[in-house]
Amino acid sequence: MSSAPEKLTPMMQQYFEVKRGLPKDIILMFRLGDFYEMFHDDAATASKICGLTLTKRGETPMAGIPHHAADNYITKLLAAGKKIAICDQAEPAKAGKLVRRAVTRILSPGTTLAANQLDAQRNHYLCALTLDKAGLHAAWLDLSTGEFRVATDARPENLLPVLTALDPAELILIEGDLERWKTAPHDQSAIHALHAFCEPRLCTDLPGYHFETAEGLRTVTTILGVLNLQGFGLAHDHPALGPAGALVHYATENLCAKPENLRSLQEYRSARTLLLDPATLRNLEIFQSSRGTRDGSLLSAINRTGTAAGARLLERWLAAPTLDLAEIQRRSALVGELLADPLHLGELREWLDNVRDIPRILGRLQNRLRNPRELGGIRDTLSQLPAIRATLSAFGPNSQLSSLNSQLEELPSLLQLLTSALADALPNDLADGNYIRAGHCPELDRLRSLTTDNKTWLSDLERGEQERTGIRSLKIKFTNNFGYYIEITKANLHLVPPDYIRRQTTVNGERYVTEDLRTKEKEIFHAEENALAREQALFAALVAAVLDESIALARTADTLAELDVLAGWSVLAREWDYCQPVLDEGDTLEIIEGRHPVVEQMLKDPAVAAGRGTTSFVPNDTLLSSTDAQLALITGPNMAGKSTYIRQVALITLLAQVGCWTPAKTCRVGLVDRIFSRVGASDDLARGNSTFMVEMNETANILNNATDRSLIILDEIGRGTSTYDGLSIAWAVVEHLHRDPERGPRTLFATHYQELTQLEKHLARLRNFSVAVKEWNDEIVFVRRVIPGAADRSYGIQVARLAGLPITVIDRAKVILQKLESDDTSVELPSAATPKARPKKKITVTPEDNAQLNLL
Ligand SMILES: Nc1ncnc2c1ncn2[C@@H]1O[C@H](COP(=O)(O)OP(=O)(O)OP(=O)(O)O)[C@@H](O)[C@H]1O
Repeated sequence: MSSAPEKLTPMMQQYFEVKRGLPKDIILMFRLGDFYEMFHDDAATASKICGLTLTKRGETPMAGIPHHAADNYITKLLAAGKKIAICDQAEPAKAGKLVRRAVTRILSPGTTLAANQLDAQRNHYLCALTLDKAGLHAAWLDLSTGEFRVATDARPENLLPVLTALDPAELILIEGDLERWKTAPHDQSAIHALHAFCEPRLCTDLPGYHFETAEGLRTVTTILGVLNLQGFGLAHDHPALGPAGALVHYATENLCAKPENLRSLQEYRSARTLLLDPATLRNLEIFQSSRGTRDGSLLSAINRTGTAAGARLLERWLAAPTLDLAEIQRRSALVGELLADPLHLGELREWLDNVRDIPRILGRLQNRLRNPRELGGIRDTLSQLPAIRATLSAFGPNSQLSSLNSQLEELPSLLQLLTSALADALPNDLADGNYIRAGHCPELDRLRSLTTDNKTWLSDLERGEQERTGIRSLKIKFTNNFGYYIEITKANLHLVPPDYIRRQTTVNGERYVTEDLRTKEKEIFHAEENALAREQALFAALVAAVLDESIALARTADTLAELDVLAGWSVLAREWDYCQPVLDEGDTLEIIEGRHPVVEQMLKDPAVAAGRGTTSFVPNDTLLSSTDAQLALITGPNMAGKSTYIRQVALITLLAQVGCWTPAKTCRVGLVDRIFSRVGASDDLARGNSTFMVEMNETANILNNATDRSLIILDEIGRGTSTYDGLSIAWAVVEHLHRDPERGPRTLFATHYQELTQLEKHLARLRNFSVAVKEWNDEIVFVRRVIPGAADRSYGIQVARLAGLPITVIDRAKVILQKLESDDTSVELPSAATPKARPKKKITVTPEDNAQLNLL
């Protein structure tokens, strides 16, 4: 910050005092009257981000925003990764006296709570991490809903998948940790992955003592209001209590009060979760398409939720799919029950459409962000419950839905209270008043009638004065700054009676008051203030009544969110003809007529279909088992559909394991513990890694971490380097996956290396498949069918022609190919004058048992 000027006004002294108490990177918004002002560097930063005009008072650069529009600007600053301290007036302003001011809240991307600063459909996590010899320890917290979790794992790579899927808005780290980790006693690829996770995010550093386990235990037990953590199944020295304590400390600092909506702390265990490593989340486009949009992702393809809390639950289920077979089967069976009764399913979804975001409303009410509409949200949701419960009962007493039904609490007396107390239309701001219904409180009605009576008195006065003065245009008006006054236009000034007291001259005339008007004004203000104070007291009582039921409300909201996801999946299953998958502890993966859930929907999109001339997705079968057909090697021309096929198998497996139905005719999944993928090429140049390096990192991760229960999809391993190197690596990877004589991870391996197909003769659990094409007059037609057996050739030149390569290049490529295929290693160059080019000899591989690679 620029140095403060020598002689400061008392107000600026106060400003600097507040500013000194804040960390350096926080923008201070300082309330002055109706504005929040920013000074010096803060003003420059905010004006750049928000497009504000930078002004100067003396030598001090400043930028201001009207307080009622602050939310918009705050949203922009948070989106730019900034943190903001709000400093408000702590007492009513009095003329000639410096108002006391205090920071009331610090807003940061991970701790903001206001509805317009949060994506309703997404969870919003603040996450703290530590790494030591024992492993990676993490705690994460969604302050908007109160979800609070800890996790620890000796292997950082087991924890990073879920953290990546949670996509925290802000990280809390020990000062200097990013640098220290470089020399941590862990696998380098894990450290690399940890940096890759942290560096693109907003990281806030705190001193190490905030992360101490003993301190964390104290902080966490205090905030949860418990004596120990046994009730949550957590040991008192759980290593993630350090990060958990740091989170609570940071949240408390930012809220300028203790977070009031933390009720429990749950442990996340990677051993109970299907792990999707960060590369797989990206490659399979689970949460985001490769273009970085939600559109085109699996999440968006299977999201049919009608409520924000439902959309967030779906995101959580996908981020950490459970390995609990009974739970998966329960969800899948519930989808079936809902699907079987379309009438009541439709009804249920209609009721759910009117349900509001209870978890976030509770979060805001508990953390002092209160407005009348939030209470309206609770009222409107409670009023849907009788209908929702009746609809659920219609599915019959033996339905599994009845257990969900019994978790819904109607809370009739709270509903009755809110309905009788709250007006139908509610303002967003407490200061606006008029949110308590007339008739609810006789005292409030009396105060309000005083205001109304006074207003009638004013209009009577206006009429009377018009008659007395003969000025027909005489008006009684009101402004916030000025109060009530009589306005007389210039033309009538000569008619003004002597008892009028002139207060202000305007362009068009003069403003006056009278003694009577001044007395009445006081009465009106007094009555309005009293009415508003009474309303606010009634509001506080309503908030207290709601918070008394917060546990029941939260449980009900969780159940509604679950119903919403499941009902959405039933609709999805009906829309796209999904089947109920069979899940077991076996080791097979059998999909009959499987389809890619995202591509199938995209093909039906008229805009996409028009460009392709086709609208239907061709289904394909899959049969894998870790003890028999373990490794499917898929060859076929470019563009045939290999990548789509292997991804669809991974996505169908994932859908089955979250409890959703699957795009297939039938589907049987032996539980999968991890899904790995190595697909396509992506650069990580910013971190100094080439395409090939990224590819090898991801492959190393798979080979080091896959178990017999894993599902692996590999697309064109080795393509990022020379043909010989690439083929050798691909070959060795296949052998490695098949090294155990009995069993190995179920694997789909798409490749252009025809040579690999010869491995079928030598590796008992490897099966060759190809994606068929039809050839017609030197042109190819894609039929998108996966058939047993290896592809005969790759048709690259025909595909290049489809892509519009100049015909001279195509013809020349054909000549070169013919020569290469006839094993003639010399190719005539078109110009007789130039020497002969000698492309590398075509590779043929004849594997031998132990020294296969020698033959390359
Ligand atoms: N079963 C299918 N039904 C309909 N369209 C499909 C099917 N499979 C793939 N496609 C479409 O074919 C195109 C090519 O598919 P894909 O990228 O999977 O081919 P590929 O064999 O992996 O190609 P390359 O080897 O060049 O990477 C995609 O646009 C995809 O939408």
